[in-house]
Amino acid sequence: IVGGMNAFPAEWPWQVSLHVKLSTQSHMCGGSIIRDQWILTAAHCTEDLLITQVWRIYSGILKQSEINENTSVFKVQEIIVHPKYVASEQGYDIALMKLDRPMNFSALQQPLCLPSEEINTKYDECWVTGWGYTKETGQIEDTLQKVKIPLISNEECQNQYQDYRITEKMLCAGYAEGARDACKGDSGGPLSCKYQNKWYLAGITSWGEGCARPGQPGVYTNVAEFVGWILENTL
Ligand SMILES: O=C1CSc2cc(C(=O)N[C@@H](Cc3ccccc3)C(=O)NCCc3cc(Cl)ccc3-n3cnnn3)ccc2N1
Repeated sequence: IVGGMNAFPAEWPWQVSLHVKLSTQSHMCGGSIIRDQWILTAAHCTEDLLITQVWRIYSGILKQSEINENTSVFKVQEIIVHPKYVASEQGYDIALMKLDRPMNFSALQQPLCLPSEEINTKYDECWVTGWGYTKETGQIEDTLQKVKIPLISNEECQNQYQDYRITEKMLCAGYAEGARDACKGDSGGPLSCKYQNKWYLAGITSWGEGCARPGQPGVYTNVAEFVGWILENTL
């Protein structure tokens, strides 16, 4: 996250850290708790890593340094990637991970709401969170970062990304002057938006041209367009 600040404990209890354990283990992507046995993340996170055994999912943590052999960890039973996913910039950047066992919800770990179709225009505020870089050439942060970012219209976003096709299945968020954005290591995580005092998973951090550059907003998977797909696949 560029231009953000440290989150507080239990402030974003749906945010999880997806680790990959090969010869070493490291944070790969963010994810969001949507049900007691289901995590929503980005399809690009699982590219070339569809073997469930390499994944370790950490919930209820604020700092990466909290992770040790005693930290509760979830393994992955199943990965479901959207069948139309090819590359982030072409959309459908969404995937489900089924946990090896149901999660016990608490103040530190609990789901957020899936959006309904028309809610996208009514949000009061949106925040993007993650342990990603705080600048384009950075490193994974220890403490979860948060930054408030306004949604922008798809028309405005298309004007800023002339070499790409910004579809209705994407959502854009950013400041004209840049300076605040998601960055490497944040992908797969939530764009959480508040409406009438409830938090909704409006977007999944997907792609952008660099981090926090002026006129280059972040592009998120528009979750409202995939609620049907999510429900069909999490029965
Ligand atoms: O321990 C480490 C060392 S380095 C490291 C890099 C990444 C990474 O590049 N992630 C990519 C995505 C990715 C994930 C898995 C495999 C390959 C790529 C990302 O977050 N990408 C974020 C994409 C993005 C989204 C928005 Cl909304 C705005 C700006 C951007 N960025 C544009 N340029 N950088 N960020 C993830 C975990 C990492 N862990």
